[in-house]
Amino acid sequence: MTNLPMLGCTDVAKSFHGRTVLRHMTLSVQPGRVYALLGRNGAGKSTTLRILLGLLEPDAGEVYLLGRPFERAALGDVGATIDGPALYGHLSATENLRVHALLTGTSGERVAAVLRQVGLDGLPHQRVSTFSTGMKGRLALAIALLTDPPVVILDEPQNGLDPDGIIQLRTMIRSLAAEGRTVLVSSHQLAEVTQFADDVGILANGALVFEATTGSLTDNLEAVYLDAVQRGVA
Ligand SMILES: Nc1ncnc2c1ncn2[C@@H]1O[C@H](COP(=O)(O)OP(=O)(O)OP(=O)(O)O)[C@@H](O)[C@H]1O
Repeated sequence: MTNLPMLGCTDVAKSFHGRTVLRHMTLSVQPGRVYALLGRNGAGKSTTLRILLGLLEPDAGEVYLLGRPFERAALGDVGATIDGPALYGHLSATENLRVHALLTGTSGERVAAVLRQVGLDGLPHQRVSTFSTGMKGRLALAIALLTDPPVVILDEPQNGLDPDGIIQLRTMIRSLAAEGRTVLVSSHQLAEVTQFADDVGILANGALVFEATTGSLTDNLEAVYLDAVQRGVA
């Protein structure tokens, strides 16, 4: 039972109402690295993330977290943005984070730090119901980082962010890895992921059809992606 991935799965299968989404999904995210999971709409990226987070039960296969077979108790060490967290629209970002800090037993001192980290520190009173999509995305990220988790899972975090936000997110993801965290990001932003990811994987036809370190990519990721999804579908 050595060398199990910090975060990952082996031979995971998942069908919904008789329709197979994942066939033989195997993924391994190594400690301190940023892994970008790519794939077409409906390829099964979010399904994979939900299975890794124990939100969905796989039909077959193994799931690993913190270098061990998946256990729900280990989820306290994972911060994730998926499906959007429950946000209290009538409260400010700070108040929302204070509620989450209370619920997770996290020190209130983290609230100001994560607000700064996601660039929401200048809005002490604005109600979250008036936030734009990108601002809500930033708050979701702040909630994910609140407990200072060693493993971070982000589902399409660039969605709704303005160019400044995308650049800040890139820097933030790199700093999470520099601090030794393990990060899995699903994304459609091919050019962007080459800026922040150490590893890229492409999901098509229910399995990973391509995987490489970003540094080893000699071809343009766009060409690699188009070729991989076409091969996956064939
Ligand atoms: N709970 C569910 N019940 C039925 N079908 C589902 C369920 N969850 C996902 N699916 C289906 O599984 C497939 C994969 O969905 P998933 O959300 O994992 O794709 P994705 O790669 O994240 O797509 P996108 O890039 O559009 O977010 C889709 O066809 C979706 O309709």
